Amino acid sequence: MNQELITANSLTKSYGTKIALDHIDLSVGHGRIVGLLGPNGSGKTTFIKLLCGLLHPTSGTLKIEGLAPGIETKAVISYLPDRMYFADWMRTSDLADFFTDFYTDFDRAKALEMFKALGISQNERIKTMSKGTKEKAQLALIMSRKAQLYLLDEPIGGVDPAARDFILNTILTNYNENGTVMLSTHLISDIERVLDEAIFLQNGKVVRHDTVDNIREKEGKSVDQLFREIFTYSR
Ligand SMILES: Nc1ncnc2c1ncn2[C@@H]1O[C@H](COP(=O)(O)OP(=O)(O)OP(=O)(O)O)[C@@H](O)[C@H]1O
Repeated sequence: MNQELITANSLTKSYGTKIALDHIDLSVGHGRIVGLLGPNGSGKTTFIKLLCGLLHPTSGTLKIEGLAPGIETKAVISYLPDRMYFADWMRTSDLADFFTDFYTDFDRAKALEMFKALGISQNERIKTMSKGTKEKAQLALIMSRKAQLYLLDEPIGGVDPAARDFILNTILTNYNENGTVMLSTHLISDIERVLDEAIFLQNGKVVRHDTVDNIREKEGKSVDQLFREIFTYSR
């Protein structure tokens, strides 16, 4: 476990002529909670999809525990996409069945407990859930796996401010502590209390990657303040 969990070397991803990630170099260790932060179109979702193996690098390398994203790495990643991918007719209990069938590291009892804590009935169908409830249900499933890497693309975007803290606590108290959580968001002030590290992306480049303690101690700023400064001056 002394190896880094994620390493990117000169990682580049283009969609046709559009360069979404531009020669990214970074590494992230085990047991970290990392914010992937940046304005719209800065490359956050692209980076997450590369880690999941849903996209492939145009050039450069990306490794998870030394392996290129593929079948082996998919088994240790729990991914919350930016859109719901389940069929509308499914009930909460069907979702739990689906995860039980697909993932050997899924803890069904834990998911049901979380549904209860989040006020989601086991009989509720996706079709009738509000956007925020769908997000909560999906997050409960994702966090009930004992994964090495949790990739959460905008996990709190659709939920009301009062539910955000509850969801962040759900993340904090339910992830496998040897695992790493990487989450993308625009809601920096809401999430920064849970972060160990922040990666700032702009136009497909890493403009800053630091620990939150360093940002606070060296610069006397919150991550939110630093984000606003970087992206106000350089836009
Ligand atoms: N399938 C695609 N085809 C062409 N260009 C794409 C595609 N997907 C993303 N892009 C472009 O790549 C860049 C990075 O997009 P990406 O979705 O990774 O950004 P993001 O930081 O997640 O944005 P947001 O915060 O708005 O979700 C953007 O300029 C986007 O327009």
